[in-house]
Amino acid sequence: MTSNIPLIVRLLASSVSVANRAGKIVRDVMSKGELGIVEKGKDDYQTEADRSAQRCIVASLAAQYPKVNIIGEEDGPDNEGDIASDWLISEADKEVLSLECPAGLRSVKEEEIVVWVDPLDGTSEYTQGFLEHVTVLIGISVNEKPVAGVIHQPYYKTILGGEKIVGRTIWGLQEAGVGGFTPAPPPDSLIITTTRSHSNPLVEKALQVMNAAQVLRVGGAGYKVLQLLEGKASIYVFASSGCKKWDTCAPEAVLSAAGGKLTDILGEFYKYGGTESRPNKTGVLAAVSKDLHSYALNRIPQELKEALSKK
Ligand SMILES: Nc1ncnc2c1ncn2[C@@H]1O[C@H](COP(=O)(O)O)[C@@H](O)[C@H]1OP(=O)(O)O
Ligand SMILES: [Mg+2]
Ligand SMILES: [Mg+2]
Ligand SMILES: [Mg+2]
Repeated sequence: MTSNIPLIVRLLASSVSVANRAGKIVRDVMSKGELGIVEKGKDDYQTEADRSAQRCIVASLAAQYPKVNIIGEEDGPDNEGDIASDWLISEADKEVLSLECPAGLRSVKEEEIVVWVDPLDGTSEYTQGFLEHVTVLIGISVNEKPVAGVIHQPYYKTILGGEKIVGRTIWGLQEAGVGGFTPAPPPDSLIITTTRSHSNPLVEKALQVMNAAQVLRVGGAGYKVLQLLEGKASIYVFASSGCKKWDTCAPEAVLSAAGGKLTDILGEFYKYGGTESRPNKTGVLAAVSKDLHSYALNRIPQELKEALSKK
């Protein structure tokens, strides 16, 4: 009986299923080839895939959890209204439904939850054909803290028993850990992952001081956090504004469920209450372990921290 299952676990299980559907929408828009690109601002685009995936996610979750505050990147009067019935998902992932809910989250009510939705993270990369960088992000926060999250990769390819499978969904729940893939230990040398499409002099300065053996430049906050969890990189550094709460909520939840840490460049956690401002003004610093996070934080010069706080 799903009604005996704590709300957070049900909401995470529903988010896994709806992220899979949103991922299919993202692939379908690309195969049709009509991206419908709209420029929202400088280096800031939206496509039909962003709009449609958001409507699928928000409508599906709102129908089942009407009192949860759901905030999406592509919210707006132009992106509302009826949706196709096959976009309304009511399934819930069975593996997630069987998770043990952390004691502190067992009695959480809908009104106490804020869900941050990024229907398509890595839009620049999506429009430029770097499809493996694209993710669908659903972050669940309680008391301003990300406690659970989903990172879905619509273009991840696996072969299982000779059959090609496209797409995979990684989830994390506080105290319960992560699922959907097997995390790997960090690389032996210091490998940094950072932005591909939103760099500037401060971003580059923060990379120089890290003394890294290698810098990977890839798109999306979701993809970069997955690189940390898969042992492809050790630290994610982005010393700039540009990311917003929906970019970091799910990645932070998944990373911290795996023992990692995501903060701003000053080492402070972002807050995810519904009234918080959307922009993450003071950048992103994330690592797969708390030790690596402190290492990186200690290398960021005070002037750089001040320059970012003043902006
Ligand atoms: N200057 C910016 N303007 C708009 N979105 C940004 C900006 N910088 C970062 N982002 C968002 O944060 C994500 C991670 O940044 P980056 O890829 O540069 O490391 C981007 O994919 C984008 O999310 P989205 O693609 O969902 O709009
Ligand atoms: Mg965007
Ligand atoms: Mg994003
Ligand atoms: Mg987006």
